[in-house]
Amino acid sequence: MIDMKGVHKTYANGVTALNGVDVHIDSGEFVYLVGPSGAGKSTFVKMIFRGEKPSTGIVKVDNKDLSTYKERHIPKVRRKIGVVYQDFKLLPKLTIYENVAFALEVIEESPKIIRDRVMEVLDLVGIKDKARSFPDELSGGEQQRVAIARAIANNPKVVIADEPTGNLDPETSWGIMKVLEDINQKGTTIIMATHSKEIVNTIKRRVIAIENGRIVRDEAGGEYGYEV
Ligand SMILES: Nc1ncnc2c1ncn2[C@@H]1O[C@H](COP(=O)(O)OP(=O)(O)OP(=O)(O)O)[C@@H](O)[C@H]1O
Repeated sequence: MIDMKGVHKTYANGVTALNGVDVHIDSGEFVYLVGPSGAGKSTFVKMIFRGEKPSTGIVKVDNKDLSTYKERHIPKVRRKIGVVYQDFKLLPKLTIYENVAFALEVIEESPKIIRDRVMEVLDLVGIKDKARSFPDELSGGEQQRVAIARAIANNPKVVIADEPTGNLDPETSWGIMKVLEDINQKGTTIIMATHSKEIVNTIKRRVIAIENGRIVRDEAGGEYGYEV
């Protein structure tokens, strides 16, 4: 599903965030990305949804080399990928329903499909009753559920979650993990950057540890491996 070969990323300020990454992630896997702050985790996930381009190396999603897409076709790549952020990134002036619908409108889904699908995904993440509310009327955990609903509305093959529980209390975080596990169980590949030792050591999945822009550990059912 995802392949990186010899990926380096040096930002314009000269900081090298990825320094030779080779990795293969299969369809349907659930992968944690761990590592110290500044290690390159966010840069790693940005390679996958083309939030940034690699300086050198190849990134393939679904067997397609992302560098072969013209800039105007990048939205096509993004259709295969849902992204969930630590700070939710909901549109404050739109209702919950409209936030999710918007993700489908921009890819020109038909109004009927949008109506059905929005309610279906809001139901899936357990937040259907808040469809008419605005983001600032919801708790952090509820907002993150909406962000996940938005990310999966388009049935992406991959969901990338960059510290999805970073702004949530532990109890709420477990609820969000349950949602991500359910989505994974239905076949969606999940890649989650996290600083949560508790989550990684409890819900055991593949762990890829990054330090100084390199993969230093890659273990099925691995531990978080850092002191917090
Ligand atoms: N847009 C950018 N321009 C310049 N440097 C950047 C940019 N984004 C990240 N960096 C730098 O690249 C390095 C890796 O950053 P990245 O955000 O990928 O790390 P991270 O592992 O996700 O960190 P954290 O756990 O703190 O979120 C850091 O030194 C960071 O300062």
